[in-house]
Amino acid sequence: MVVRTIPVEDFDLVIFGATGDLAHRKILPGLYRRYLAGQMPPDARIIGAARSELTDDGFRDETRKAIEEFAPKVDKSQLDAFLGQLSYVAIDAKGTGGWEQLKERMRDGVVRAFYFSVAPSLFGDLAQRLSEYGIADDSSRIVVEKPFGRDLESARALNATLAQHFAEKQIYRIDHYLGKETVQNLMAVRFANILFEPLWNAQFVDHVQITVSETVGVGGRGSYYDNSGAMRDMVQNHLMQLLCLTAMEPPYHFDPDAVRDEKLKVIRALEPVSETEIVRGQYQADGGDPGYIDDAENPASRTESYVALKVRISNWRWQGTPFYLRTGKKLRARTSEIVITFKEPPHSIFDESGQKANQLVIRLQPDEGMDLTVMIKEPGPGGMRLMQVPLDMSFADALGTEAADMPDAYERLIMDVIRGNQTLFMRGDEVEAAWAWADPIIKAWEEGKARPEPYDPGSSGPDEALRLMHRDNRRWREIRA
Ligand SMILES: NC(=O)C1=CN([C@@H]2O[C@H](COP(=O)(O)OP(=O)(O)OC[C@H]3O[C@@H](n4cnc5c(N)ncnc54)[C@H](OP(=O)(O)O)[C@@H]3O)[C@@H](O)[C@H]2O)C=CC1
Ligand SMILES: O=C1O[C@H](COP(=O)(O)O)[C@@H](O)[C@H](O)[C@H]1O
Repeated sequence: MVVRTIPVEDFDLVIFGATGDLAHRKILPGLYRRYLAGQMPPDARIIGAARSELTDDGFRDETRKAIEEFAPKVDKSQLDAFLGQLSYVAIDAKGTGGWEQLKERMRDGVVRAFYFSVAPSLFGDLAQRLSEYGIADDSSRIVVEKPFGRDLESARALNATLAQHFAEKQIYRIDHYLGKETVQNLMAVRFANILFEPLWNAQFVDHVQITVSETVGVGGRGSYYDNSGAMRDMVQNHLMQLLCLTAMEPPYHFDPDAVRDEKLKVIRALEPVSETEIVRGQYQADGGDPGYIDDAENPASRTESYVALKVRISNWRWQGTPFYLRTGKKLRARTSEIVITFKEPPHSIFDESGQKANQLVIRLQPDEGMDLTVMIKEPGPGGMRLMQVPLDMSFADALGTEAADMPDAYERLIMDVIRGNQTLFMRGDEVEAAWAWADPIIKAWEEGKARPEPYDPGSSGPDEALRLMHRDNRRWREIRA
């Protein structure tokens, strides 16, 4: 199946931090892929900005190298044509030089978008200068990278700073998990099928597991990560968004505020998490492989590279159905999935039943797809014995497409910015509510003396996390390579 693309309207996109890691690995290769897909109008302009003194050609050369390294397929003539749409202005977010030059480059009558791919400490400076120099107008959009604050107080302050210059409808707070194909599919599965929604509640769901497991460590990003940890880096944002989309009520329409209103209600309904229902872990050195404290270059670090917790949602739909969340680095496999474990039938009519609960596994990555386990009769004349089989669907197989041809999260989200669609971006109140829930957990750790539980690289995390489930007579789904 050919992935359909709907061209967006003409735009000028300024990428602040255009020489940085994120721009090189995701933003610029993503835009190139949209160009190849025919989604970028021929006159659209991409203007790189950073402090480095580069000419337009110098920036194009850097971008060419980045695309050759990070885009899966490169066509030389198409790449040349794409690079022709790029230019560069040297600007210091905290300085005065370059802003007038940028203003002159911007066209009237096209969408103006500004991607803040710089350190969060510069977001306020950029917003202020864009408005002071009259570069952004009422219809311009700003794209704000994560982390959006490091606690409720800083998130509120950042929201307030941005609000001095931009209206909420102009602010696109990125959570790239929302741009992942299967994360959006979660909404399609829930709200476009009659099968699941009647069962999607505490009466029929025993518990939900949300796992985001990574094989990478924090090497190279140690200084950022050590001031963050898994709770701030992953749970407060990505896992929280997955939780919201799994647990929310059907929005009245697939419309930005309708969806975000429902997500916000979920976050507000989260109960405080008891200290006994959270496990923090830190990976250890293994043979020649560095441990977390080596990667973070902080031998005294008590920052968690793993977290598992039991979350309760205090509302009618989910009363009594826990959500177990876990995420960590240097684990056995890279896998992200949501597992809905249903309750067993109330009565078994089979003597040798072997009954197991149905599970719906929504695989976010890799091999995006869905797997529903169902009970059938074991084949043969041996009586009515049951066995569990998977109804397994890989989206790539079902759609007859290659996973590599699907738009990456960043490219989809940037196109949504140009289209002016905020559905897959976080609203300011949502981010603040998520921090209000996470803050007490983080504060208790930071005030306490406990060290995170050690775990071996390549394992599925600390043993304590297994016990978190065993105590409830449940078990995590195995993290499979
Ligand atoms: N890299 C990643 O995988 C991810 C990054 N992010 C977020 O994206 C943002 C960018 O991260 P990343 O690309 O890794 O960072 P880098 O440090 O690699 O790049 C920073 C960019 O900002 C520019 N810059 C620095 N200071 C200024 C300044 N005063 N004025 C203008 N430009 C400046 C740098 O260029 P120069 O020195 O020439 O000015 C460079 O282009 C951060 O908010 C980060 O948290 C979020 C998720 C993942
Ligand atoms: O935002 C982040 O996400 C990545 C994981 O993203 P994925 O798309 O590769 O699953 C994580 O490694 C990083 O620490 C975090 O900042």
